[in-house]
Order: sequence, then structure tokens, then C-alpha cells
Amino acid sequence: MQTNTLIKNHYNQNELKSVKPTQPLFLIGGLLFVVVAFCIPFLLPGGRLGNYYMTEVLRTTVYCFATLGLTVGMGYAGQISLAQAAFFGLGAYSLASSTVLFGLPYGIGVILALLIPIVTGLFLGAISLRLVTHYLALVTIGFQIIIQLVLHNSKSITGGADGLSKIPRPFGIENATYFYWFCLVLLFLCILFVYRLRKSRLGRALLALREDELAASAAGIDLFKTKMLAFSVCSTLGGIGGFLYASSTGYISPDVFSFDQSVSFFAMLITGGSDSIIGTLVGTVVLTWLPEWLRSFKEYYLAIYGGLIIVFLIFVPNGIWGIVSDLYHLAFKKKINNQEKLAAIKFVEGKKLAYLEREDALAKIKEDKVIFEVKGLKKHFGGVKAVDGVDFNVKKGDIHVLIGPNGSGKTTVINVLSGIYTATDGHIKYRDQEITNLKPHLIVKMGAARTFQNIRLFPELSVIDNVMIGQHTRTKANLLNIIFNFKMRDEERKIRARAEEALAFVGFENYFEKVKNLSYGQQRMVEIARALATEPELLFLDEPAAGMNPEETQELVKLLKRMNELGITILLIEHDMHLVTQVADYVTVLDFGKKISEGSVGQVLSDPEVIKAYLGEEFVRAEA
Ligand SMILES: Nc1ncnc2c1ncn2[C@@H]1O[C@H](COP(=O)(O)OP(=O)(O)OP(=O)(O)O)[C@@H](O)[C@H]1O
Repeated sequence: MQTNTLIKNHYNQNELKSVKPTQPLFLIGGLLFVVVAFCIPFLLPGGRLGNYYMTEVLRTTVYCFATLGLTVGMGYAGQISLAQAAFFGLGAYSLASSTVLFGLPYGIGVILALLIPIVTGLFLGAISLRLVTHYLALVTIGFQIIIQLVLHNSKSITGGADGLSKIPRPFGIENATYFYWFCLVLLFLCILFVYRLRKSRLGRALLALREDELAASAAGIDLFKTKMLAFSVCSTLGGIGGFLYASSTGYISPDVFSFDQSVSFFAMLITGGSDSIIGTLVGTVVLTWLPEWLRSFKEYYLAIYGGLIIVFLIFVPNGIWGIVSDLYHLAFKKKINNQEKLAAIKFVEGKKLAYLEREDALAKIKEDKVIFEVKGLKKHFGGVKAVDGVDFNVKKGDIHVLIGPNGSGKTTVINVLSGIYTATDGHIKYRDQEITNLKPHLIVKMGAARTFQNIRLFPELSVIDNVMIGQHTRTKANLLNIIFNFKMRDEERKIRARAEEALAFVGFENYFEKVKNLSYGQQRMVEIARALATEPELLFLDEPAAGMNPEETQELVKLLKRMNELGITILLIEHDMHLVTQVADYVTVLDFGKKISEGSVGQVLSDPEVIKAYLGEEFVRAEA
């Protein structure tokens, strides 16, 4: 049975829940939003009431910038922030102080309103680099409070508690409707940027960061740069909203940019649907206007407002847009399921991986050349000497297998070699270059990819997105390419084609299913496909046969050989000795963190020390 048949059977056994492309929904929602947004000034009542509503519409619009920033920082990248009002305030004060207090031109104020939030955002990102979840939230709360204190107390540059008034508008636009349209155009540009970002390699890197940092770095993503990207985009959009807010009201004071406001932005994001642009905008509109709609409840309106948000967060965790999108999928489910089956499970036989086929493929590479050298490698965890002075060489084109009893240090060796752990001592050379303690993404970039013993994928993302992330190190599109849509399409096409090729190689084609809905065997294949998409020369595979039945293991043997035939050198950890005997060119045996034997399969299997420590007499008798 081919790997593909195996995958097909998995599919039949598990009725998979399809994930459908949401493009049409986005387009319809987007178009509706554009039309309604531009027409709003014509729909409002006239006179004083009209002015009041226009002020509220403007406030809603500028809030959208801040929450859009949160979509990127929190929704996409998973970096919890309760400091968005601080960036909003920094943007507002950069413009207001420079124009009102220092008499600088409006343009300079705008530049400062972009630069100051970016710099402080990067600073916040850098100091909270290693923090996640509530620890990160706490740091951002601290940052929010500090900024608010600074705004209050630095009277000479902020005007202190009295605030600043007579803040100008750009190009002298005094008319509220014209200024609103100006803000709206800027908002559309920002939405377009965030949309393009989401569809780019950088957007996928942000999502990978949110899903699993370790897996992201093992797929070639630079965690530092990606976190900095998340913080800088989040703070910049906050800053843009801030300066527009200052211009729209003409007066600001520190109280507007309080912790409460940060919580409101947070609630708007969650209420709308945190990783959806439209959801964010809907959440912002609803929560900005809700107090207005509840005003008839007089003194109870704040309590009702708070209660509604709590109920909403508990019962609708995916936000308003989550409900809309679920209903949409429900309505079109049957159709989509059929499409999915056709598109996803197309039987593929003998697929090649053209972009990995090298001139020095297997026939030419069994040439005794060491590409990976491990010398005196140690990794201690306190008193536990998990790896204690291990030496071995991996030859180009070999399938080199690490075996040994449970707890002998095999996974720790791979974790150190792939940069996940730093070595306590020793040296690792790859293609004659010292790579000891290099960051995981740099090792991937050099050509060594890995899979994990406990599969590490990005569960909320589709199969194709998971594998496309593997192409991160092989592609270049940066923020400028995204902003100006320059050379993006060709690169995205290439990424997509290579990911599909890698998927076809392991048995998938055009697969849009969310990874969390796949079977264990399928997930293993997707993880291998993601590693192949990094275009590796060397693959570390940690117990790929774990949890597989004998039939599946035989399929894996074929896959290992096919990958090896492409010219990929493989360092494999495996307990299944039948698999080992079928694929291994060379075997290294560990016990208690030390190498106890090495050589060909025959040599190792007959080594008395290996029999005593690992194989046991029974295995030897059975083999005989
Ligand atoms: N992060 C860690 N902190 C503390 N101890 C660790 C850590 N990782 C591994 N160890 C310890 O190091 C030793 C080697 O573990 P390791 O997982 O490398 O063994 P292994 O040979 O891969 O085992 P298995 O075959 O069961 O996967 C074990 O005693 C383990 O408890």
C-alpha cells in the first residue's frame, strides 16, 4: 500500500471537518463596509445632533486603527497587549506636542507620531521577548501605566493634566465630513496592508508564532524579528489612530489614554473576533456605540454594558465574526465538503520533489564525506547528565540512526544539534562550519530541518499554511514588498507550488483542512512535508514511527528511502529495530548519555554491550 493509500484510508476513517476558504465572505463584508462607511455622513440627522453623531463616527473610525493594530499583535501573533491606549496616546501627543507646544509643521508631527510609537513598541517587544500569556499581559499593563504617568507629569512636553488644545488638522481640513473621509481613506490603506500582511510569508510567521514558538523556530522563523514585527505594526497602527484622534477632537488630555481605554480596545478585538479584520472593525463599532444605545437605561447602563461584554466573551469566544463565519459555513457546508474531498484527496503516485532534486543525488553521494560532526557533546540539566561527551559523524547521503534505551539522551542530542537546547560543552560542525548553539532558524537556513517526537504543528492553521511556513527561510518578501505589493505574487506562487509539491510527495494535494482535525498519521506526514519545504540537505527525524501500526511503518520506510534518494542525509532516532535494519546505513548507540557503540547495523546488533544495554537476548534470538 502506498503512502497515499494510507492517507486516503485515514481520511475515510475520520470524517474530517472541512475548513473552507473565507475569501467570498471577506469580499462581501468588505464591499458592504466600504459603501456604508462612505455614506454615513449622508445618513446622519442634521443640526447639533448631527454634529454629535459625526464626532462619535470619527471617534469610532480612529479607534479602528488601534484595534486593527491589535489584530496583528494579538490576533495574528498571539502577543497579549493591554497597552494599546498607551501607543494611541503616544501618537496623539507626538502630533499635539510638536505642533501646539513646539510649533513644528503638521508633517513633522505625523512623522513623530509614527516614529515614537514604533520605537517604544520595539522597546516593549524587546524587554518582553521571552514572556508569554499573563506575564506578557502584566508587563504591558505596567508599560501602559508608566506612559500615562509620563503624560500626566511631563508638563513641559505634554501640557500635564490640563492637556493640549487647538490641535490642527491636516491640509487645514476643518469640515468634519471631509476629515472623516480622509481618515477613512487612511483606514482602508491600513486594512489593505494588514490583509496583505496576513497573506504573506511574514503573516504566516506571525500566525506560527501564535500557535507554537518552538515549532515556528524549528520551521525556520526568526522569533526575535517576528515578535518585533508584531509589536511594531501593532504600535504604529495605534499611533496613527492616536494622531488622527488628536486632530479630530482638537483637544487631548492624559485621561483619554488610560488603562481603561486599553481594556476597551482589548474587548473590541475579542468581541469582534480577534484574528479577523472585519471582526475587529465590527467589534470596534459595536462597543463604541453600545453605551450610546444603552443610554436609556440611565444609571444602569455601565453595569449592563460590562455584563453584556462578560456574557459575550464567555459564550461567544470567537466573537461576532466567528458566529457570522460559522453560519456561512453551515449554509454552504455540503458543497464545500464535496469540493474539499475532490481537492484534498487526489490520489498521487510516485510524486517527485523537483526543487529538492540535486545534481549530487544518492547515486553520486555515497562518498564517505562527513557533513555533520559532533565532538564531546554534553548537555546537563542540573545534576542530570542527559548527554555526556558524545562523539559521532554523519556522512553525506547516509541514513544514520541513533538508538538506545528510553532516557539515554537521543532526543536531547537532536535538540542540541537543531539549536533548541544550548550545549553544556562540545562542538557541532555542519559542512565544516561551527554551528554549536546557533539559533534554530539559522540551522534550518543552513539546510538542516527537523521533526519532533511529539508532533509539533500549527493546529489552528490549514495543512497548506503549515507547509508553506516551511518555505520561510527560502523566501524574501519584506514589509516594503507587502506595502507596495512588489514581487509578492511570484514569490507567493512559488511558496504555494513548493508546499503543494512537498505535500504531494508525502500523500496530500491541495489540502485546506485544519491540522488539528487530522489523524495522528496524517499529522506526521504534514510535519515531514513542512520539514521538506525548508529545502533541507539534512533531516533530523525524532521517532517518526512512534504510534504507527506495522503497515504504516512500512509506508514510512518507503518514504525515508524516497527522501534519501533525493540526496537528503537523515539522522533518525528510532526504537523500531525492524525499521532500523531496513533503512540504516550507520548506527550510533547511546546509553546513559554516552555512546556505547557504533557501526553498520550488523556490527551494532552483534555488539554484546548493545545487546546487554538495549536489545536484550530475546531480540537476538528472534533475529537469528
Ligand atoms: N528539559 C529537560 N529538563 C530536565 N531533564 C531533561 C530535559 N530533557 C530531557 N531530560 C532528561 O534527560 C534524559 C534524557 O532524555 P531524552 O529525552 O533525551 O532521552 P531519549 O533517549 O530521547 O528517551 P526516549 O527514547 O524515551 O525518547 C532523561 O533523564 C530526561 O529526563
